[in-house]
Amino acid sequence: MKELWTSLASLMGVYAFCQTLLQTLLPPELRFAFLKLFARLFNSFSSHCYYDITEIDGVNTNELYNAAQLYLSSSADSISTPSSSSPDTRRLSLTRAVNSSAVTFGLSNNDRLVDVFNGVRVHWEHVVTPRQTQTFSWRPLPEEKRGFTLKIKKQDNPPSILDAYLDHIMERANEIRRKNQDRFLYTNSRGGSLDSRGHPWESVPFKHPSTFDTLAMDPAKKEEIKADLTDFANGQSFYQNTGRAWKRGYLLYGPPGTGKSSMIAAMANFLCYDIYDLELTEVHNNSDLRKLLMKTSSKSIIVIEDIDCSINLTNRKKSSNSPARNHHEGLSASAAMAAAAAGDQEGGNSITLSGLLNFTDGLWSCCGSERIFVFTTNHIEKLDPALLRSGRMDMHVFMSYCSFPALKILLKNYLGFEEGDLSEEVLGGLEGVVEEAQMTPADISEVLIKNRRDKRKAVDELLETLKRKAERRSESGGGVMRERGSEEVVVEDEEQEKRALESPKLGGGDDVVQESCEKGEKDDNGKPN
Ligand SMILES: Nc1ncnc2c1ncn2[C@@H]1O[C@H](COP(=O)(O)OP(=O)(O)OP(=O)(O)O)[C@@H](O)[C@H]1O
Ligand SMILES: [Mg+2]
Repeated sequence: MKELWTSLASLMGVYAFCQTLLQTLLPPELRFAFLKLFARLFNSFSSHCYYDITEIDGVNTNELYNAAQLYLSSSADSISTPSSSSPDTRRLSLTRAVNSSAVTFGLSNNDRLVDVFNGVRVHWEHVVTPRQTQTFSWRPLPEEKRGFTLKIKKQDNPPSILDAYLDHIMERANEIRRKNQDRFLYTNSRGGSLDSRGHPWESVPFKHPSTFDTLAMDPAKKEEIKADLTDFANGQSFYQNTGRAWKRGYLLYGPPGTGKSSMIAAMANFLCYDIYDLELTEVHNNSDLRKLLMKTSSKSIIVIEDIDCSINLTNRKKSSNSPARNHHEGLSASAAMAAAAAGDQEGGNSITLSGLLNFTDGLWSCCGSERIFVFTTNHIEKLDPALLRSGRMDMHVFMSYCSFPALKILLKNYLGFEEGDLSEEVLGGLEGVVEEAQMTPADISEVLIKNRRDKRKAVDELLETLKRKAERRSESGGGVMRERGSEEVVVEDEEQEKRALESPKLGGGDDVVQESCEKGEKDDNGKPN
């Protein structure tokens, strides 16, 4: 050990001597040329290629430096776990960006990391040196010069992998940035007026805690939706190759309180997308609708809730008292849309069904990309068939009353009961009545929340409530029960209700829509013939 220190000290002595000699003997210009020559000599003998990625490129911030920092932070994440295979890095720098609630790990000063890309091992070093002279700049430069040195073995033919590797880094960095950034919920509640930056949407940070884990629904259906979303998000080349606009439509339908809005929040959290909650009653005409669409960003979910009653012309009367509007008063929304689509609109000063369909499906719908449209309704039977035809809304999802598998998820969410915590007897009791009772997850959640301090009591009370509801349903001949306040209303024709809810293609329920379709006043796109 002593010998090692002695030889290290003498080596440093020689280095210092050479440096002093160089500085005293050679003028600065020659010294620079000498160092350049030395570097070239070193490079030609070296078995590696070196690439420097500096933080500041001239006076501009180097995008690649920031991307590399983020990209390597994701590798650094993994090395902070005990199972790490790369023990090189022991110190990590932590950063938290503006608009982000997540902390990212980064390589600390002069730290190293090994990454593997397409089977090639590449070496990274974060090089930080003090900035010596402050050169003139319009903006103050940091006191330290920071950069990454990327080292790749010559035998791995660095030029052949470099482009693909840098693209991969940029892509991953964008993904991490999006995941770490807070998401936003946008709304057009300002009535279409623009803000100081010419933006028609207002936004608030989106913090809804709903996820697919907390969503109570049939697990197989849940997995199917998750797989569909994942395919969509990873499907850039598929959409490109098939010539389809990179967008997807979901229609969520079912009784109130079955989790349609919760599902939208879960989708946004799953994909890390922003949500644009489009309030159709605030949009004056088709052209405003198009402008709103153009101002949405990619990787977003555009939502129209309660599509069957979104365009309520009695509400729209507030903004205009035109005779055309008054003429439509009292009609349901889709009836009004159908009438408008049939040419019964004056001066184009209203949203028409064809305008809405163009919004989701027409040429304008593909300005920007990677967008999901979600419509929700409690009354699918009231929707115009043009909205339901295949290809328009790619997936129709029926959100049903609480099933037994969904109930188990609620018991876990609200009371912390895992599989096996409840006796077979209790579970059997719940399973026996839950389908028959036809309670929504929202109603069941209420019972569980109310009694959550006493888990056993919560389960007992739930069982009682389910039994009571099931009994009342069988007494009433199996009608579908609906609650209006405390009053229970039984819809007598269960078959009709079920058919309406389960068939994605059923029209009916709205005379004007049906009539206009039967008369062939609209084509398949809902446009006037
Ligand atoms: N499937 C579900 N899984 C978990 N929680 C649910 C589910 N359905 C409803 N809930 C609970 O009930 C509340 C209401 O649900 P949500 O707003 O998602 O229902 P909805 O179907 O959108 O109702 P509406 O048709 O009235 O808009 C939510 O806050 C949620 O906690
Ligand atoms: Mg809702």
